[in-house]
Order: sequence, then structure tokens, then C-alpha cells
Amino acid sequence: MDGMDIGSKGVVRVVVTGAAGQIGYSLVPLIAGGKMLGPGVKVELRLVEIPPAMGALEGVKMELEDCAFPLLDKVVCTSDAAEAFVDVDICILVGAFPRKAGMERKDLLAKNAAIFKAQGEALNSVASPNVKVVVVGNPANTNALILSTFAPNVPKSNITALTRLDHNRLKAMVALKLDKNVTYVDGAVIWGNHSATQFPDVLNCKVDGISDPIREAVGGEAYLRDELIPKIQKRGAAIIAARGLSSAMSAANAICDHMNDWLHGTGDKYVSMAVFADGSYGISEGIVYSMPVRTMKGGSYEIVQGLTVDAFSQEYMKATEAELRAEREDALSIL
Ligand SMILES: NC(=O)C1=CN([C@@H]2O[C@H](COP(=O)(O)OP(=O)(O)OC[C@H]3O[C@@H](n4cnc5c(N)ncnc54)[C@H](O)[C@@H]3O)[C@@H](O)[C@H]2O)C=CC1
Ligand SMILES: O=C([O-])CC(=O)C(=O)O
Repeated sequence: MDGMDIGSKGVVRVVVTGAAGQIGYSLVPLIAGGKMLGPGVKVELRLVEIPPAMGALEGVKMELEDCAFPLLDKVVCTSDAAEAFVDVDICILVGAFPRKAGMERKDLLAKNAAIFKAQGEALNSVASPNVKVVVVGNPANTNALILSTFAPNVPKSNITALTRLDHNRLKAMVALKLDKNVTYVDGAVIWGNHSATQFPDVLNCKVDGISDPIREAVGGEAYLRDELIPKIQKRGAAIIAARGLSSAMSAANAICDHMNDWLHGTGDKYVSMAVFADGSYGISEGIVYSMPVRTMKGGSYEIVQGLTVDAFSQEYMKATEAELRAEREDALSIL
């Protein structure tokens, strides 16, 4: 992937689609406040909405101005994605039709495939090939796949989907279970889809010196299978049940973590990012699959090799792969 020296950019241009929505409202102050790009980096925010939400978006813009953020260079509001994508550095694609109670994933896919096809075409015609994209709108992995299909000028490695929220959820839940601060939990992985088939994996975790046997320390296979894994897989639904709305604050926080690590590097650690599968860990090409990823300062990354994957892991990893391949087939049949 082509690098990006964030420090050398005068102003970094960041697009957020769906910016008047719930996640958008939590996200834009974090970006303008410096959490995503890092201290001292100026930002131009390009906020994209559908025409009926442009009034609400103007309100978001007014509030951003009223925050008097020192790093906020400019705010542009538009309902034209192609206008927003010209020379953009970072593209955060949140805008999508959200899942409603009782909706199947396939219904959601049908609603959103058209959005990501159109945005892929727009990116392809006007964006720099160096643009870094994270797809947040669900079904995020397959939306990223659709986007890339229609944006062949953007290298596949520059198109990712968000599983950092799941990663953070897993890290936090392990910390809670072992009564440790989250900073002591390292090496968690989310494999596969940002959906209820994802595999939240602790086998390669190290928690404040406890690394072996970590599954037993966390509660043993039965606890993982019956409690921890389903809890992470269904956390999004639990938030919807509790709030009547899906996760927004934690999603915005995770988007900043994803981009900050991508731009600034994870050092010798790794994080979970949904990226194009390349055969690593037996997951063959053609889908966007969450993997352990090590990022390098400047914006390149690699899938971390050599993590332990046993029969327990394989069963889950194959199930979530099968779901992604089925989503891909559904998407291809819709488009
Ligand atoms: N990957 C992840 O970890 C997570 C993903 N999500 C997903 O993020 C998406 C957004 O969630 P919320 O902000 O809660 O939803 P929301 O409904 O509050 O906001 C979505 C916004 O997108 C806008 N929008 C719709 N189509 C658009 C288009 N073609 N171009 C630009 N804007 C468009 C809508 O007008 C709305 O303001 C949903 O798909 C949700 O399922 C939510 C939480 C976590
Ligand atoms: O479950 C949903 O629809 C929202 C979401 O993606 C999450 O909170 O992880």
C-alpha cells in the first residue's frame, strides 16, 4: 500500500458519510478534536448525507464551529459523494440503512449494496489511489467488498471494514473477567465477519503475564463456547435491546482506534481489521475477513502470520468464512 506521512500533510482531508446519524454525531467531534489523526494534525471534514438529512447536517456543522476546535481547518457539507471524494485522504463510510428489529442480513444487504456500489464508482472516478477507506455501515465486510469491486483504481489493501469495535469489546470483557485493567490485555483477535458468526479468539492473548494456558485462565472451553463468544457475537444486539439504538459512542471510538493505528503503526502489537483475505490461515481470496493485522507508521500493514489456530478455532473460523462467502453470493446476485 502506498504510504501516507500524516505529519507532512498540511491539512488531512477526511470524509464521513452518514455524518448526521448517530455514529456521525459521536465521531466528528473526536476527529476534529485530534483523537483520530493524532495531536497537531489539522483536518478538513467533508460530511456527506442524503438530501433529507442535509438540514440536520447543517446543525452538526454549526455545533462543530461552536466547539472552536483548534485543529479543525474547514467543514464542508454535501449530498454528493463524488464531490466529497476528490483528493480525499481518509474515507469513513458510515452512511447506510441501519438494521431494524426483525431484519435479516439479506434484507440489509439488499438495501445497502446499491449505496456501496454507487460510492465505489464515485471513489473510482475521483479519488486518489492512496485514499484509506474504512467501511462501517453494515453488513460492513461485504459492503467493503462491493465498494472495492466498483473501485478497481483503489488498491484492495486501502479498503478495510471495521471490526475494531468487536476487538475492543473482547479485550474489555477479558479484562473484566480477569479483574485487570484493559492495558494488560494484548493479542486478542476477531476473525471473520462483523456479525454474529465472528470468532472472538483469546488463544493468542497475553494478560499481564498469564499467557499459557490462556483459555483456562479466561474460563475454559465451555465458558468460551457458552458465554464469552456468544456475548461478543451478540453485543451489538444487546446494545440495541438496551438503548433502542445501536452502538454509536463505542463505534465512533473504535473508528478512531482503527484509523489511528493504521496511520501511526501498532509497533510489535497487532489489532483486528477486516481486510481482503489472501490465503493466510486457510482463508482464500474473494472476501473481506477480519484478521490480526500489524500496521506500520506511514500507512502500510500486514496480516500477522504464525498465530496459534487449533481445532476449536478452525470450527469458528470456517463458519464465519462460510457466512461471508454466502453474503458475497447474495451481493453478486443483487448487483
Ligand atoms: N462495523 C461496526 O462495528 C458498526 C456498524 N454499525 C453500522 O453503522 C451504520 C450507521 O449506524 P448509525 O449511525 O447508528 O445509523 P443512523 O441511521 O443513525 O445514521 C446513518 C446515517 O446515514 C445516512 N445515510 C444513509 N444513506 C446514505 C448515503 N447513501 N450516503 C450518505 N449518508 C447516508 C442517513 O441519512 C443517516 O443519517 C449502520 O449500518 C450500522 O449498522 C453500527 C455500529 C457498529
Ligand atoms: O449490531 C448492529 O446492528 C450494530 C453493530 O454493528 C454493532 O453494534 O456491532
